[in-house]
Amino acid sequence: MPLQKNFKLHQYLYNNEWKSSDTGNTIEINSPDDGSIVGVVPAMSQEEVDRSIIKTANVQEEWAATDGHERSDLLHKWAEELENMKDEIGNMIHLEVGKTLTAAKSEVKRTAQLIRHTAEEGLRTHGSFIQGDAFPGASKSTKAMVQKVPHGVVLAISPFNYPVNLAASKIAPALITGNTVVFKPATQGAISGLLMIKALVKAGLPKSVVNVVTGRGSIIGDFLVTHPEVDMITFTGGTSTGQHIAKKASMIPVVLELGGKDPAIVLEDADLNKAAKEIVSGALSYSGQRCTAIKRVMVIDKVADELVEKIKTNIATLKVGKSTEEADITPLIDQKSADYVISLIDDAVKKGATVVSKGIIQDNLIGVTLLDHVSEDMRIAWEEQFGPVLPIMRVSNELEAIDLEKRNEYGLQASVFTKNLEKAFVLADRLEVGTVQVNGKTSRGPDHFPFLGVKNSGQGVQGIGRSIDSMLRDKVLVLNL
Ligand SMILES: NC(=O)C1=CN([C@@H]2O[C@H](COP(=O)(O)OP(=O)(O)OC[C@H]3O[C@@H](n4cnc5c(N)ncnc54)[C@H](OP(=O)(O)O)[C@@H]3O)[C@@H](O)[C@H]2O)C=CC1
Ligand SMILES: O=C(O)[C@H](O)COP(=O)(O)O
Repeated sequence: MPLQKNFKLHQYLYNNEWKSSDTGNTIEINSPDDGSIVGVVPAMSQEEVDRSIIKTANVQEEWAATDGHERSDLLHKWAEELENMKDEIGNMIHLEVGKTLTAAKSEVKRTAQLIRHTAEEGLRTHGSFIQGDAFPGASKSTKAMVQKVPHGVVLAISPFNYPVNLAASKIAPALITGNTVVFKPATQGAISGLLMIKALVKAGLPKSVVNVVTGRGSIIGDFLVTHPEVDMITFTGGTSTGQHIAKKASMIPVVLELGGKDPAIVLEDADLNKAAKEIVSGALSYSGQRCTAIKRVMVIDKVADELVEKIKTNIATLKVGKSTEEADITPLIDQKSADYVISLIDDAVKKGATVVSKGIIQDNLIGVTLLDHVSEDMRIAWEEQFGPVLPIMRVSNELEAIDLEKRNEYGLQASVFTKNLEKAFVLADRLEVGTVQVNGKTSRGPDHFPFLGVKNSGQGVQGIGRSIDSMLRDKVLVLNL
């Protein structure tokens, strides 16, 4: 394979030193665009991972003892350094996970904004004060000071699709609240994650307040999530991985953001032009590799033909190609993901779905496939595609849509398109999801909104304020006068 110009052996961070694994084992990261080697990261041994976690635990008390405004200052400096490294990090995200350079740089910018907001929001975290006399038998002379204290060592595990943003959205809230962090980036995305941490070291990170462990999750994952020095886990990734972690981790808080099958429900009175535009952008940004992508459309029969036509027209404007060509639809993260998407399309077609648009298939580059008349017996009606295929399910009324949504295993977000706000609210009340978007695409941002999934889409809540809350526990000091 041809090497990229910046091909390099990257190192993991231990106690502010960049190190290779003593075993010499490495993992090659290949570009989704053309398979070329982007770089190589260490495959750390269990002993090395253990040493990193213990070191992170050893400095936690000292870090928690620093003043909040100092921790906030560090985050502000981190945001600044990230912006200084925007081109380098953006270029690495682009090479490593196949995002266009524009999208990759905007991820870095969004991350700097998220860190700054976290640095400020974290300063406004307060405990509370409770008087005893509200409970019979106690009196005003019993007073509780409820403090907010960090859990200790937070294990942050991030996925490939936002290798910088989804990592920082865990690390920044952990740091501002006085936790120390063991960061395990997704292997595909690890180099971008390491560069992001390089910016944090430049910003003045004290030794071991963050240590980075690299290696395949399937090899070092169980050791990490069951390590006795890990006090809290925050994870974003696939549902099966998240469920596995939840079963393994014991007696510690675990926040999970997992997969989704977000529906866009389009009612008869919807503005169909707007709905079609939002659906196409919501379903197909980054080629559908987003947990919050619209993954199925449920449309009232009466307006289905018109909506499908409009969606088709919007899809036709999308450029399919390499991420280096700033295309809208770019190669999927790997061949396995592409094969999975193709298997869903083949299954639906075999069972009678109508192919409205079909794109090229060239290795892991898949053009957009728009499937109409998708029925419940097809896998694409239920399984998360994480790729550029959009199934349309026609329903006779909104109750049918609610029923379809309720019977699926996921519950991240849903969009409802209608001009009747009262109806939108009634529907929103009944949908079993974390967030309902009215007349807009499903989306995580703005980053200070609570972000959560119910059912198999997650546990706990993220979004800047809620993430900060998740990194803290109560500690009660009772004064008996
Ligand atoms: N709800 C949300 O906010 C989001 C959900 N997702 C979901 O994530 C999936 C795609 O992301 P992807 O990165 O492929 O997800 P994976 O679940 O494959 O991986 C996520 C992270 O978990 C690690 N990991 C893998 N196995 C284990 C294990 N046994 N123990 C601990 N860690 C492990 C991975 O490491 P390694 O890379 O080394 O395997 C990676 O860092 C989709 O299903 C998508 O819906 C994605 C983004 C956001
Ligand atoms: O992991 C994901 O896919 C993201 O959390 C989605 O973020 P976005 O809605 O801002 O693209």
